[in-house]
Amino acid sequence: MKVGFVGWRGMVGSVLMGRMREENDFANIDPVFFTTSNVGGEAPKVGKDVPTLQDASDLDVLKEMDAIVSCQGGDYTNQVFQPLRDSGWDGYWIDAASSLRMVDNSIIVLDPVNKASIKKGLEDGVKNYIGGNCTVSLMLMGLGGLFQEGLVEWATSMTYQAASGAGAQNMRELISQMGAIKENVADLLADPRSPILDIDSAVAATMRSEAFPTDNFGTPLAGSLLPYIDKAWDKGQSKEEWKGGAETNKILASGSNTVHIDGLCVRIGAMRCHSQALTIKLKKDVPMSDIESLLEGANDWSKVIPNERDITLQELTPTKVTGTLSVPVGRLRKMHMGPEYLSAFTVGDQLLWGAAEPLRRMLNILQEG
Ligand SMILES: NC(=O)C1=CN([C@@H]2O[C@H](COP(=O)(O)OP(=O)(O)OC[C@H]3O[C@@H](n4cnc5c(N)ncnc54)[C@H](OP(=O)(O)O)[C@@H]3O)[C@@H](O)[C@H]2O)C=CC1
Ligand SMILES: N[C@@H](CC(=O)OP(=O)(O)O)C(=O)O
Repeated sequence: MKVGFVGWRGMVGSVLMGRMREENDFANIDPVFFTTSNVGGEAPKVGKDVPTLQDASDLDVLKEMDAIVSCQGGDYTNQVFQPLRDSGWDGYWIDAASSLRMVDNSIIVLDPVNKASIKKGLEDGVKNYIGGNCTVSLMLMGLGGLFQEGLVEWATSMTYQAASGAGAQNMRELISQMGAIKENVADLLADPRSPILDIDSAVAATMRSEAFPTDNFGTPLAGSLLPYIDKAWDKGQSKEEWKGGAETNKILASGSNTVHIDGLCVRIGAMRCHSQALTIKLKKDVPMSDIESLLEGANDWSKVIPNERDITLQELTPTKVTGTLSVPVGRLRKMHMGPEYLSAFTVGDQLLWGAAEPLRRMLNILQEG
């Protein structure tokens, strides 16, 4: 299978390449690498001979691919996808960008949750397979067991989203902000007798100053948080919040049995792990031991963390999870509102299960035939 890769050197693309190398995925395909900036340049090393970098806007070369994997972003998808289809290309389009997620002839891929839909799509001739929003995919990886059993009446998701979701430059800016804060109080911090309120007011002054690095976020994130992600949507929701309900129901193929999901999406100063606190209204009182078995058994990556302080602080944090495929879920308890109300907290790496891994696995599913 001839597979074209666009966006392979970006942040999501690099994580995808890393995972494909780890799993020896390049052995089974003939990869061709595309670029929007360096035509004719050297392709990445993948353990076999590959052509030099091809022009990502050249439809004639793209048309030769059996499948194209794009991590280049929505602007690229909007520019190239339709002309390529209009030219008669009938290959598989696998994409990290959101542009095609909600169109009728696409499937949002998260195979530990919806492999049956993916397989049916392949049988039915669906050609567009799109990775889901990171927060949605991570929620379904952690709590899929309850959703797949049809036990959820509604859920709210309050998110704590990492800087990486806003892009590579934003990750760098977060660290620069942290550094600027420390630098400006270094002397006070070094003196154990300096009053904490002096340090505090110096930090606030630094964060509010013109010189504080905010070109990418537009406002301080380090030492603060941003309670709005993506653009404004309808009825006071942000677009990120809207995706929670829309994409989850598409992945679950809920049809008329819509599961109502809503919440509030917040950016925090984590690097690449998104966390979310959920309130779940179950359709009935399910014993906690059954809930734990369903969650743990739903896929190989979800992991129930006992609702105890020490293990929670060890295992249920972005620091622990970053760079891994594990999706721990903990703080599980029945809430005071009644036995159908479940509280949960889950953490996942938004560049792995949140972006690259579902695409990598989709490529492998294509080869299963
Ligand atoms: N960031 C995220 O968390 C998620 C992102 N996505 C989707 O994936 C898309 C890509 O996101 P992301 O990977 O963050 O985008 P990046 O900005 O990291 O990369 C996109 C492209 O920018 C070009 N580029 C320019 N300068 C550089 C540089 N210094 N280093 C690397 N690449 C550079 C590359 O194209 P070229 O080689 O052609 O020059 C690259 O493929 C997003 O637009 C979004 O649609 C989906 C889920 C999560
Ligand atoms: N919006 C996500 C990242 C992302 O790229 O989402 P989407 O793929 O749905 O556009 C975040 O900021 O954390």
